[in-house]
Amino acid sequence: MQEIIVAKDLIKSYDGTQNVLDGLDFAIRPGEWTNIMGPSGSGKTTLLNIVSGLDKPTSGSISINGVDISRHSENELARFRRENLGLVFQQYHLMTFLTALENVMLAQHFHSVVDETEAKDVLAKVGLGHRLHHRPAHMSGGEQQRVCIARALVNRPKLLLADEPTGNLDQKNSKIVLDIFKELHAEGHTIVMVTHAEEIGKMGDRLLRLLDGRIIADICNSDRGSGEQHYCKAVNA
Ligand SMILES: Nc1ncnc2c1ncn2[C@@H]1O[C@H](COP(=O)(O)OP(=O)(O)OP(=O)(O)O)[C@@H](O)[C@H]1O
Repeated sequence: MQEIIVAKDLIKSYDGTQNVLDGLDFAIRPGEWTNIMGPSGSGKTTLLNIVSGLDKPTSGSISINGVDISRHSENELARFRRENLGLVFQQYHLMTFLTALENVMLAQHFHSVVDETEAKDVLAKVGLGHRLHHRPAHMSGGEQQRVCIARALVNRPKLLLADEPTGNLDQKNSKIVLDIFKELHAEGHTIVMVTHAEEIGKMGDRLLRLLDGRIIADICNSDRGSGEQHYCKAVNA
């Protein structure tokens, strides 16, 4: 099976002297849920930004579905994101003057064609069938994040990338959001999630631990949900 993400000797330096990502090599298979953990400043968000084409590596390559996006132009990257990715961030980045339904339909508009029924269906899928016409200011943080997930899903992306999606949520809302990700994973979505929470790191299939821009551990969550873990492969930091 062809890997959906392949990173080869990925290096990122913002100032030309220090490598924030220091030669990362990894591959992710379709349908895999991979979590990325590491201390503050270890390069998690930088890595996610490069995988999503929001930023470019200084050297090395990052291929999605066999296409090296590291040399894409800004226009090509924008199209690549629209056609392939669903992005979920800690900050919701919703349009405050639009309703939940309109926010999701806006994503359809930028992607291809607007389909109100499909937008309603995806909001129902994240449990917001009764909040279609609410604006973000009249929704809880958990509800807003579920609108973001609906927005990320509506164009049926090949890959879901999430940066601390529960970072602003209380325990109850975190559970609701994580249950949605579990369901999406069970349906076959490929998920890459940055998290600070150890209990989230044990979810899904795999955990990559970063330190100073290097992968120091590549861990398989062998028995989903039980917390049992073993090393996928030895990694030299
Ligand atoms: N745009 C930028 N310009 C310069 N340096 C940056 C930029 N973005 C990130 N950095 C630096 O790169 C390093 C890695 O940052 P990054 O945000 O990827 O870490 P992180 O692991 O996601 O941290 P956190 O858990 O605090 O979000 C940090 O030292 C940060 O200061």
